[in-house]
Amino acid sequence: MDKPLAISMGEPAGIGPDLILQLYENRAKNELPPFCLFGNAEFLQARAKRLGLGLNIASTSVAEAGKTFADALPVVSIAGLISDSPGKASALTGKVVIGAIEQAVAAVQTGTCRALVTAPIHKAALYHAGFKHPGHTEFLAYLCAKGSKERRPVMMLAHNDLRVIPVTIHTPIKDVPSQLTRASIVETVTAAHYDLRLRFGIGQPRIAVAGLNPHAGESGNIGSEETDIIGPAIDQLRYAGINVEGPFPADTLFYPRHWRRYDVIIAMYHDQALIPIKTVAFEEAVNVTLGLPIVRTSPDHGTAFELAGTGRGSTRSLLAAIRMADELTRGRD
Ligand SMILES: NC(=O)c1ccc[n+]([C@@H]2O[C@H](COP(=O)([O-])OP(=O)(O)OC[C@H]3O[C@@H](n4cnc5c(N)ncnc54)[C@H](O)[C@@H]3O)[C@@H](O)[C@H]2O)c1
Ligand SMILES: N[C@H](C(=O)O)[C@H](O)COP(=O)(O)O
Repeated sequence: MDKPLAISMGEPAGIGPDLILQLYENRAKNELPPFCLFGNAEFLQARAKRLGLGLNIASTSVAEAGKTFADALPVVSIAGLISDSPGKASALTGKVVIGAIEQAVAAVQTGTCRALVTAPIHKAALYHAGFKHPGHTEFLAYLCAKGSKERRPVMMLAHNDLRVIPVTIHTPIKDVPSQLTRASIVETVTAAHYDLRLRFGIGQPRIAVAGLNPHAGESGNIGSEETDIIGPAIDQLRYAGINVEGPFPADTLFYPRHWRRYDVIIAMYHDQALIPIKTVAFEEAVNVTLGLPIVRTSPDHGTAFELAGTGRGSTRSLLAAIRMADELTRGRD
């Protein structure tokens, strides 16, 4: 039997815990693979009650999670200050939120769980709690490095055949040009190419690269990043045998007849990549981290405080994230 997935509970004031509980309540209908939830059992019990869900929750060890799953939601419970207060984030819950991610990652690294699925975190609350990483993606690279040199993590959002990757991730716009280097583009595309082949089974990925400036710089007249950095990076990647084209003007790259020619679009910054995919597939797209030794997926949405505790949030993106983590690792342990 396949090992369970590891799910981190995410921000307790947000919708992540609700969606996990709701999906578990209908686990047979949703055809959920067994998973182990890393969070806080008492809090989850209170949130389940608030949502009117009659499910059983069992504090357990990771090793027992697979066996428990059919009858009770297996939770590796992390102690800490936490209450059922939808919409009210607090830095005090940071210890549980961060601990859940750390322990879930450890369970995947040691091979007790197959892959990691993360529920959304509220980044600002964690920064107040002393969290030093911009988001999960960068934190996972840190945890996977275990003291050695960190690999560049790659954030891909995917929905069916549309896949997008920003080279710079959680970077303020003013810092994007200085962080866009030939090396950052080459490393991102190389990691994406490797994982699309290895994990997604795409034999020879077709990769398109966007420019940074309007009209991809109009031959160097509206910005020089395309001629000085992006173009040379593409040449280097093509020389290495990777099927990559660009830089293309970003405004027309997401016209369906254009993007459909490619397996992945490499964008230069966060919103250039995420606006198109969240516009066409917000309820179903999945955030998947590439470039790391573990598989991690996540829904594409955030904590949606206004919906927390109401039961009105859509479970579709989280379900898609669980399914993707399952498909990418099934039969591989
Ligand atoms: N994977 C993650 O950890 C992750 C991802 C994105 C955002 N965030 C964090 O979430 C917080 C809030 O971010 P935001 O407001 O930009 O984005 P958001 O995704 O939380 O909300 C944006 C809009 O979409 C709606 N929405 C979100 N999820 C929904 C769902 N499942 N069903 C129905 N409607 C839904 C919200 O009500 C809101 O109107 C921020 O702190 C951000 O950093 C975390
Ligand atoms: N950048 C993501 C988004 O907007 O959907 C989100 O912040 C999640 O990032 P991490 O997975 O790195 O937390």
